[in-house]
Amino acid sequence: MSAEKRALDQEESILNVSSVIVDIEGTTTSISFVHDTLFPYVREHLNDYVKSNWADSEFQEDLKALKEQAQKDESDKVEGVVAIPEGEEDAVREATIKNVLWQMDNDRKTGALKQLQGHIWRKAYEKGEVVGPIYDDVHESLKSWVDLGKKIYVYSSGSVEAQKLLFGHTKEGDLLKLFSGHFDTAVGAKTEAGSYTKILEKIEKTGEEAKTVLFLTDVPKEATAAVESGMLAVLVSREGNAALTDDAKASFRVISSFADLAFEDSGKRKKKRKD
Ligand SMILES: CSCCC(=O)C(=O)COP(=O)(O)O
Ligand SMILES: [Mg+2]
Repeated sequence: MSAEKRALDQEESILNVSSVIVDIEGTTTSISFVHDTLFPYVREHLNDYVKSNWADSEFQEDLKALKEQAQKDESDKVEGVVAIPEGEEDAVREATIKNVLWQMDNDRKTGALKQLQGHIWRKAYEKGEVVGPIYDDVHESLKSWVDLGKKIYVYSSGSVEAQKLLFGHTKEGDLLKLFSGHFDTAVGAKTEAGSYTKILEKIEKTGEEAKTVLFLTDVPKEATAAVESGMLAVLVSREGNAALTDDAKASFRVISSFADLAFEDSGKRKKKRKD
């Protein structure tokens, strides 16, 4: 098939999607917000948070997950891993903080880290210290896609709780009603096809229907994994994102705004099929 024909087929398929899954960092929201606001907030409040919440059952769950992750990292011989050994409370606390900072230095996407980060951000959003910034085109586009009968989902390395905090506290208000569901790394890493297969199962779009699901991301490896699962994928190129290679540009459609996407009305399409 010629590249031109493939591009036309892809356009036709995109027009008729039933569901759109959006990534956050680099897609709906700038990388700089995550790295220059959210992550520094965690670094700044980590010590106090761990001390004041040590006895809470929520923190104890987070600690359990961090310990399990540290044990796995040790057995996988991850370079530089900071262990969290059992021992006196003060020593465990210190090791936990060091482990979290080490994970953040390496921008790790482990469920344990993301869960804790989400819990630390909760107060910041609730107090209005942090507002979830989304690109100007995002809110209007999401609304118009919902009006066209599309279901919108989020798939981010950020925990489901952190996703809900962000979209529940944007400068345009609470956008959560626009979403039909949220996925995080509980379904697997974003660079693995199996994670997208799990999402397809959960949203009941298996087999041929996978082709009616579109994933929007800034990361070519994630787009490749999504396509391997049977989904469609489009790359989002925002200011401040990593530059896309020629290969990535040749393999995927690239948009710089959600407004670049045009969809057919899903209601009309169903009616057309009946006629
Ligand atoms: C839910 S906002 C926090 C985002 C985050 O922690 C992160 O690692 C971003 O990952 P993404 O998969 O959205 O690129
Ligand atoms: Mg991203």
